[in-house]
Amino acid sequence: MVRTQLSVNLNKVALIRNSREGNWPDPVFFGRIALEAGAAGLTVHPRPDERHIRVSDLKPLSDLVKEYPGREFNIEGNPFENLMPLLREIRPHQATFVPDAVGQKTSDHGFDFSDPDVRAKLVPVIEEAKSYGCRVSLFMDPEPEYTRWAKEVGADRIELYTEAYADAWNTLIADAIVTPYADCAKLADELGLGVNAGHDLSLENLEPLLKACGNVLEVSIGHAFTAEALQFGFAETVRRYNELLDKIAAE
Ligand SMILES: CC(=O)[C@@H](O)[C@H](O)COP(=O)(O)O
Ligand SMILES: NCC(=O)COP(=O)(O)O
Repeated sequence: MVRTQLSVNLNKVALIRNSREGNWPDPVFFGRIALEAGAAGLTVHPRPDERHIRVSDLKPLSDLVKEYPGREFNIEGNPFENLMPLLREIRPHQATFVPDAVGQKTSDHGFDFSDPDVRAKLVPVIEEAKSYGCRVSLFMDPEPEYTRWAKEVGADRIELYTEAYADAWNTLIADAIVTPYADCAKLADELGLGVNAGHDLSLENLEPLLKACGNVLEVSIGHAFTAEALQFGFAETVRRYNELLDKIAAE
């Protein structure tokens, strides 16, 4: 069982910040709390409309992560919208490609790898991101065939899109839906692809998914993390995730 790493997504800290003038709560301040508490990295999704994370947040966050050797900065976005110039400027450890439309409420699907045009378009931007020193992860619905295509287009990792799993968890059928995620994770291992996971994961629903997959290298968690941090505090929430991740890895 791999010891999965926690990357704290700061989008929702920035969303609260943007509801007023000024820079409080400052994503850098809370990013530092997360890193000091033991988070393996920070994730942000600088959407084109800057509804939460702004382009101006990226360099300060990148500089913050560099103060913590071994921790990683992960920038998510649509490579066919605003992401590539940001990767060229910031050169994060990881770039996670997400096919979100500009005004989309949240990420709600992975790439349509069954479309040869999508696959052809991904190849050069993956190569470009790698030329900036970024590891490339592709946001993906839990379709095992898509894992093969992610490998084919040159990705380093897949990020399993876990909203359907989280929804199933809420209706206690998570055991039934975890199978495609485990199948994708197993195939990824066979193909030499790393496995990340994210979207709607939480302290409550994380364990069965990670145990079923066995090889998830990183979970990026923001929405639930922020709500949990309202209850437990930012540092304590990081501690609880790391305690859970240690427990899962030890079993
Ligand atoms: C790709 C994904 O599922 C999330 O990382 C994304 O960042 C969520 O975006 P919002 O925080 O804007 O809902
Ligand atoms: N890649 C998923 C992520 O960064 C955060 O997703 P969520 O926990 O805000 O749903």
